Amino acid sequence: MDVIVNPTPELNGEIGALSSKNYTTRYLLAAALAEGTSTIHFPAHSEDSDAMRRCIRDLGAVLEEDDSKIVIQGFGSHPRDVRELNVGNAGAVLRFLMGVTALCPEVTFVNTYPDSLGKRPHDDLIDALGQMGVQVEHQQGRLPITIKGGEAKGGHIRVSGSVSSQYLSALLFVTPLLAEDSTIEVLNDLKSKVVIGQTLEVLEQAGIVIHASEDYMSFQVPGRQAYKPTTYTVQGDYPGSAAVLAAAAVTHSDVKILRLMEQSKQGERAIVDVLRMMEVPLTHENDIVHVQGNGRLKAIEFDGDAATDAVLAMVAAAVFAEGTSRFYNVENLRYKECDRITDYLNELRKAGANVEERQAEIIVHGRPEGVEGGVEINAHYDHRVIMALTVVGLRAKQPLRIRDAHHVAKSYPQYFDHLQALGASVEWVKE
Ligand SMILES: O=C(O)C1=C[C@@H](OP(=O)(O)O)[C@@H](O)[C@H](O)C1
Ligand SMILES: C=C(OP(=O)(O)O)C(=O)O
Repeated sequence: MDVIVNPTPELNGEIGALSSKNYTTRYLLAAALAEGTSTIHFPAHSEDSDAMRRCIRDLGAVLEEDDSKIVIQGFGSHPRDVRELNVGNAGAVLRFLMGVTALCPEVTFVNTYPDSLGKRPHDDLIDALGQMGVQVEHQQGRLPITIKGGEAKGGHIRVSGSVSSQYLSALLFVTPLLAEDSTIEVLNDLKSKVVIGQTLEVLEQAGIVIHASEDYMSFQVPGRQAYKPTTYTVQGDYPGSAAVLAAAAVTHSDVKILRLMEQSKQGERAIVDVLRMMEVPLTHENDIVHVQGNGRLKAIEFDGDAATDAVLAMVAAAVFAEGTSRFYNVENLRYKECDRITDYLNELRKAGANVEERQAEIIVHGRPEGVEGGVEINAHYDHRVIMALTVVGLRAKQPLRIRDAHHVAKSYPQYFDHLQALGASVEWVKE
């Protein structure tokens, strides 16, 4: 399905933020790894969170869900002996479960998105699992991947963090369940470091003890631990909300998003500070972000690694700013659902934006006068490209047609409904 985004000068109204994808995947996993009954209030519903639901069920968890909560009977440290798992296009779900299936005799992760997740690298995690005595069959570090675990051992494990933090999160989830204590040493750099804070927060809520160095480059993990069944509440999602906030920032708007915690550990809450730095009128009080956009924005410089999943939305806002913006330290955007530097900038250029790329940087020469639009956009299977190009389309002179916009459902199925509720002129069309 495609979406036509028509120029929309004004947005007004209020919406409740979608529930956090990163917390939902983590809580589902922590509940599955507990023996006993856990409850998760307000879990996210999206392709990625559904992939985690499906896989933990396949691994032996029992799930019962109503409109506001999910109740999970976990399998503890004894997942069912399953042959195959399908994570869809969900990178974090795949990596976390590659760790957990070190407890299973033999599981194959199938390749259902050859042009997206199928192209993403997992070598650093495969290498770490090898150090734990887990045999891994793979296609040059890519899917399909077979994990032959069952005999996984703790000890001294080294993992590179220079491509993704998800490899380290995967090890942090599984090592507490091993018979041996572990020391995890992070090699090279650790990208998306803030996300590790979310993993540690969830593990602590599940009663797991981990001693982390202040810089998150080394961890002591006692073995023989048990996840405790407990009750979790999922907070609002900043990465998805960032796109709606960017849309409000580039239009004349009076938009409120509810349920966005000021004290959240989500790095993408930086969207609020970034829009403030761009001189967009807004307030953030009582978990409500209130944007009163006047269409005027100022260029900024920003270390994008602090807010990985909001960078595309920030760049979309910068397309209309006065001056040149620079988003640096963003090389790992190249290893996401698509190459979020080259592929994304190609689509922005088609729409009329003036952008440049470096290996680890996005540079935006702002066009406050607007961009031309009137073209077809390739979604590259990437929900964040779809959301960001929609922001650009709202302020383009001619409509944008975003092909295969249904991939927005990877994280935010109700994105276009939310925009419509705020008055955006967006419509679904069949190909
Ligand atoms: O751990 C997680 O849930 C995630 C970590 C980040 O990935 P990287 O660590 O690969 O940057 C982020 O981009 C992704 O959407 C979710
Ligand atoms: C990169 C993302 O997700 P994942 O790595 O889990 O596929 C994302 O949600 O933007």
